[in-house]
Amino acid sequence: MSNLPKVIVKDKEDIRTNHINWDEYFMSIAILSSLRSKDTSTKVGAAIVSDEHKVLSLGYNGMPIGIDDSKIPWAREGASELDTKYPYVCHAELNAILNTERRLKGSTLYVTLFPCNECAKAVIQAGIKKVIFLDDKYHDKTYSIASRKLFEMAGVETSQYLGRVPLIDFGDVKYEL
Ligand SMILES: O=c1[nH]c(=O)n([C@H]2C[C@H](O)[C@@H](COP(=O)(O)O)O2)cc1CO
Ligand SMILES: [Zn+2]
Repeated sequence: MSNLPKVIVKDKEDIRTNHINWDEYFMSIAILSSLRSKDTSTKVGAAIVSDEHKVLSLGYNGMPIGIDDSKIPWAREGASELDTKYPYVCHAELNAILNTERRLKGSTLYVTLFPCNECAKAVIQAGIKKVIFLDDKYHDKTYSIASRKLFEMAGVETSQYLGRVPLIDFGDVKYEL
């Protein structure tokens, strides 16, 4: 007996429905990338895709390269802000932008959380033209309001992904709704 996964499709004859669509494909890649994050509270994944549907870059929220992340707190609260993750963690979107030397002009960002204003600025400067996000749990935070303003002014299209999401289960780490 092989341990390899089996592909199951409901209607093998219907080529319109026997595969996942582009948005499902790229958001699933962003979700999978998020599971690489060591943040126990919010794991964020990002995938940047060309207008030819080619993956240009991936990223997730993590501590900067070369920094021993066992020495950095992952806490949300602490005696001072310096004892929290916030001043140190590199956001998924910024990592995805920095993780490639490819030209990102005109590309689309798939991201599991609506970008903060700092990421929004990087998205704009990189020439990314469209942002498709999954979760919007910080919708009312000032930085999310600033992001929406920035995207609107810069002509970056944003839309929430409302499609199907995969259930990914590695046992000790999983993604489920
Ligand atoms: O745009 C973003 N991209 C991104 O990667 N993050 C990361 C930073 C933190 O590691 C985590 C948010 O943590 P928390 O939900 O515990 O406040 O998500 C957070 C935002 C903005 O919310
Ligand atoms: Zn951010």
